[in-house]
Amino acid sequence: MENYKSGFIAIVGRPNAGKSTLLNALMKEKIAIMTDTPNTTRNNIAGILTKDDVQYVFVDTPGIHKPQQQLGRVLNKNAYTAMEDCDVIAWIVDITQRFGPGDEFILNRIKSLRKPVLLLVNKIDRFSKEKMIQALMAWQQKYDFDEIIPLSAKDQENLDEVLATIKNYLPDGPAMYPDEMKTDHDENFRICEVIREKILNKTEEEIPHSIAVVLEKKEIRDGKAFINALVIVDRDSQKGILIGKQGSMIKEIRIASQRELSKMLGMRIDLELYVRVEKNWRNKEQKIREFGLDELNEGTR
Ligand SMILES: Nc1nc2c(ncn2[C@@H]2O[C@H](COP(=O)(O)OP(=O)(O)OP(=O)(O)O)[C@@H](O)[C@H]2O)c(=O)[nH]1
Repeated sequence: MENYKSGFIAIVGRPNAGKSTLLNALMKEKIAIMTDTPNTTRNNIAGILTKDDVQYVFVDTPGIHKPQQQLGRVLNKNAYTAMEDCDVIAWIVDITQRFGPGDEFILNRIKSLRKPVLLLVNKIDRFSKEKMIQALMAWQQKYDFDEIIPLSAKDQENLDEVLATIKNYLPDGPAMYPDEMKTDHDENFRICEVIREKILNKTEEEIPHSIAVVLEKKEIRDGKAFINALVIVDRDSQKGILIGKQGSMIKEIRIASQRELSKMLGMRIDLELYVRVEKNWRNKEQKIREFGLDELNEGTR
């Protein structure tokens, strides 16, 4: 199609800058829609937004941080791969946070890539106009950004500006994915993500990011999906928290997961969850591979 644009946008930023909130706001829905996409190994495409004249392919990256464990290193590597492969880098920062070592880390990476970099300064709802201008000026000193856009993902402020600006930096070319496709995460991956999300929501701070969810079985019989999933934790104490008093916590997680999975798959769900302790799994390369967390590295465009 003439005058059509399409391309990959890597969303990078420190943990908690608001990447997921922004992505969901741009997509105007939670990215959990059924699509069947075999042969995709690259599973960090977080959202595909198709309009009449442009297709945005947002590539999500785990929050970049100083790697402390093997898992951190693998996740960082995934973030870098996304940055190398993209057309535009959208660096999202939290306006209330000062420039810190984590930002320095990202900045150094960005400098070596020579790609258009848009700085998205998020959470402006938390600052007065005056303070916002000061903060924007401080960021401007750090790098010769192609654009700096203040926004609030939470209040959906300035999002049209974000999309219009990104579009300016995307190459000409036809859409790369079908119109109706919103993500390329495969179904099994999304099933595990739903369960992981419920665990993190229900247990709040008690269970940090040291869990992995592995799908062990998925069978469809008589219009019902029978799913078994294994939840890996790295300490005995976490297993106790996850199971809860007389199994009350794991039951809550199971019911909440079943409800969402039923909507996602459009059928009744029979979910069984098992919890296993794998001490220190985040430091073991073989375990990371086993749990499918290194897959992102293998993706090709
Ligand atoms: N006040 C305000 N809070 C926001 C805004 N955007 C995100 N947040 C909050 O910031 C926190 C982190 O947001 P996320 O979207 O989870 O951040 P993230 O960058 O995806 O985090 P990681 O997945 O850890 O990398 C949440 O509590 C959000 O509600 C915003 O525009 N304004």
